[in-house]
Amino acid sequence: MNSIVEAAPRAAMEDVLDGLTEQGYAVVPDFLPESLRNALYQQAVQSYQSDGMHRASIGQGRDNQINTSIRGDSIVWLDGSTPAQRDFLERMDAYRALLNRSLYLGINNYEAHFAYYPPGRYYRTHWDNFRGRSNRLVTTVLYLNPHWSSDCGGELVLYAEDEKTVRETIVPQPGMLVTFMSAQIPHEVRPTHQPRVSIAGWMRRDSILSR
Ligand SMILES: O=C(O)CCC(=O)C(=O)O
Ligand SMILES: [Fe+2]
Repeated sequence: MNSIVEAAPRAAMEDVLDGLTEQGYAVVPDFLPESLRNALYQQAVQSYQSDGMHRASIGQGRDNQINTSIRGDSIVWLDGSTPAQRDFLERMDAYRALLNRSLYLGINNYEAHFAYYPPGRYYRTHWDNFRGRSNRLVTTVLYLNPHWSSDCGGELVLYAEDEKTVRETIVPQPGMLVTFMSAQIPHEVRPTHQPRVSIAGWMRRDSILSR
């Protein structure tokens, strides 16, 4: 398998583990080979254009709502129905196993959706796991656009826990993977000027009873 988990220098993986333990996040520039990134990109765009995605919502349970002024992407969950999705999910499973072995996280589930932000859309500052109240432990974001530059907008901004101090501003790059601890890093997606395509995912530790 050609991914950082198997093929890249051990040093790259150690940087990821150090980043996650010491600052709560890590960035890998070329996580996916070009051909796989492109296949996933085509599927996401095709899905959006054929109305296969739905507007993402915020909140849980009875508070669940669509609110474009907070979150403007459309999504569809990966279901492993294509070879490219299965390849991606296998790589994430190897990555999950590595995080479990090295950081003892006990992750036993991974869920991921394609996300499509049309021009002008954004996702305001939020937590993926506010005060550790959900079973999401680790967030992954994989960027699928073939080209991106700083004037395209759509940066991912990682904040300190005060939700104000900027820790890192990340310009999405083709095939780049951002990983962060879901309960440690508030973050936002700045308004995008180009259609912005990605896969956002969460590694979870579900109790045996709820699985
Ligand atoms: O697309 C990104 O860079 C982050 C997306 C995100 O924060 C989310 O879907 O919860
Ligand atoms: Fe998020």
